[in-house]
Amino acid sequence: MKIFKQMKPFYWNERKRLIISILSLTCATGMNLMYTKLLQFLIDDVIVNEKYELVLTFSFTAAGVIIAKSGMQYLYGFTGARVGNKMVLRLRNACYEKLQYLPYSYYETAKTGDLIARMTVDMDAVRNFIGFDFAQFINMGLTIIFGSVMMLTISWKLALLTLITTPILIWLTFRLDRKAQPAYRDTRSAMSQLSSVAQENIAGIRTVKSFNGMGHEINKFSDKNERYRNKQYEAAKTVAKHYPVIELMANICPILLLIFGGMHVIRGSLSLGELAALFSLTWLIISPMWWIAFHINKYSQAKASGERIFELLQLETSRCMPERTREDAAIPINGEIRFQDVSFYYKENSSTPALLHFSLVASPGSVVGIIGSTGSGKSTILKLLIGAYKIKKGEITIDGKNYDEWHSSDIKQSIAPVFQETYLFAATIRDNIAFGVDNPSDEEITQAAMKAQAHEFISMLPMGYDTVIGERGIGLSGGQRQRIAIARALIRKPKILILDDATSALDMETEYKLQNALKDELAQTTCFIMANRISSIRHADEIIVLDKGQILQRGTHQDLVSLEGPYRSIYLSQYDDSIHKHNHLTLTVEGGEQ
Ligand SMILES: Nc1ncnc2c1ncn2[C@@H]1O[C@H](COP(=O)(O)OP(=O)(O)OP(=O)(O)O)[C@@H](O)[C@H]1O
Repeated sequence: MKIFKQMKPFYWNERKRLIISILSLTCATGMNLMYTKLLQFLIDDVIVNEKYELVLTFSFTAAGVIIAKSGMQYLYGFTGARVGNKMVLRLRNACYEKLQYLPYSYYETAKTGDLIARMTVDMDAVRNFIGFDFAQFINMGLTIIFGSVMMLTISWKLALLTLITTPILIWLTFRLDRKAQPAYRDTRSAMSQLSSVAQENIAGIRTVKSFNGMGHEINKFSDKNERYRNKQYEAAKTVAKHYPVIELMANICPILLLIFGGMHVIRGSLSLGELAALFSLTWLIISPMWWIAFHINKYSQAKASGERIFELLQLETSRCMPERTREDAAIPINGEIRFQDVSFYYKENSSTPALLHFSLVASPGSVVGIIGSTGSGKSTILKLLIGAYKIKKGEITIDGKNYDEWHSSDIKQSIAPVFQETYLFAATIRDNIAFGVDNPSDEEITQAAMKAQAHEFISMLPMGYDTVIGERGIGLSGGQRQRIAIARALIRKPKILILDDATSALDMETEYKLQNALKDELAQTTCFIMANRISSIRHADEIIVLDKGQILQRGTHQDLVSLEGPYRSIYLSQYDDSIHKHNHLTLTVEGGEQ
């Protein structure tokens, strides 16, 4: 029950409805108990005593009880559904909010399908339990108590004899719960894995198709599907093994009653009506006990689901930067960034640093270019700048203040990153550019697109800025997607702009135009440009050459290109062809050929 106590904040607001739902179900069951009395009255007073004039009274009373019971059941269903739905609404929103604030590191291993299963299948299990099964649980308890009392008042000896097997019945149901719970947990986890495989496949379907990996994918899905089936089968086997024994135990009770109760009726110590009432009461008591197993199953499923939901809700959110309170005024950021002897390891006990003794000073409005082979640590610098990870060695400051002392909202308002992998939403180009900015004007959107060199191609699309692009930007070229992502960063008018390999798909001419536009418009913005191409960073105020997280060289393009070293080697490897072409052209012109 601990998990449902933890969930209290999500359904406690609805406690009045929850109580109404429980009470109405209890009343409906009370009507069932009344039936048994009516039955006794019909047999003993109307039929045996031949008072047929009471038939009409009996019929009206019975009809009244039926109508009242239906009304109560409607109320139970209606209020229960409201409680369940409201609770799940809050719970789902809370989970979604949590997903927004979980650290980046969480998403490096998280499985989308599993998260979606928690937000859907698990939520439904919890909703059904809180909305319906919880009331059923209480109702079962009350039925057993009141039904037993009624039986005891009719004939305590027969009541005790009849209910003799019920402790075994209850023990069996609890045993079933113990066995079923792990089986259900496994089933849910298998379902999550199945959803993850399907989700991953759909996300990467282009790679799958182009590498002819359909067969492999089908087998992978089939394995997971089989695993899910097996887990379901194991759970069903556990339940199926217990149910016949439970049913047998349940059936012994009325049989005992019929044997011994029948003998009492023959001897005249019990009326026929009392036996009929006892018989009805026995079933009224036994069926909840029998169904207790079913409801315990539901409870087990809901508990397992609730635990999975709470596991998500209890995860630690992002880095421990203070959030701004209402009283705190926003502090404008100027854009001076310092890395002081920063060393960073992704894993605590890792011996390979992603950055080692990394230092830099970027004054406001300056451009820092970072170049290096793959895995040299360029994206890591971006991740540290956006606060994705907390550093333990060294210090990062913004305008002289330690990064962690800033309010995260101040930093987020001032930093605009453009990631290596462009992510666009399945929405219009306008919405993609405007993402994260409150109601920007058309003018602002167009201006941002112009600076990002995206306006021209957007204007040529039949629907212009209202063109709806597919999931992850499908329908646009890589370079077009990158320019929309850059426009999305520029519309924020950031104080710090980070372009992580964000122009890799642009042709040299467009990249050059973009650089000029940024130079004009972002004179006050500190720019970090991580790239593999010299052309992307040659105009930077300082260029840093990274390798395995360490700085190999730093300086301006002119400085570095004139020195023997890795930068010059990269330069020559990238510009060799154009130098040869240039020399060839010069020679041919000078030699008078052509
Ligand atoms: N989430 C992570 N967990 C563990 N190691 C990581 C993680 N991300 C990156 N690394 C490792 O950190 C090192 C630096 O990676 P980083 O992504 O910063 O390189 P990069 O220079 O941006 O490379 P590329 O140009 O290929 O994108 C690499 O050795 C990489 O394997």
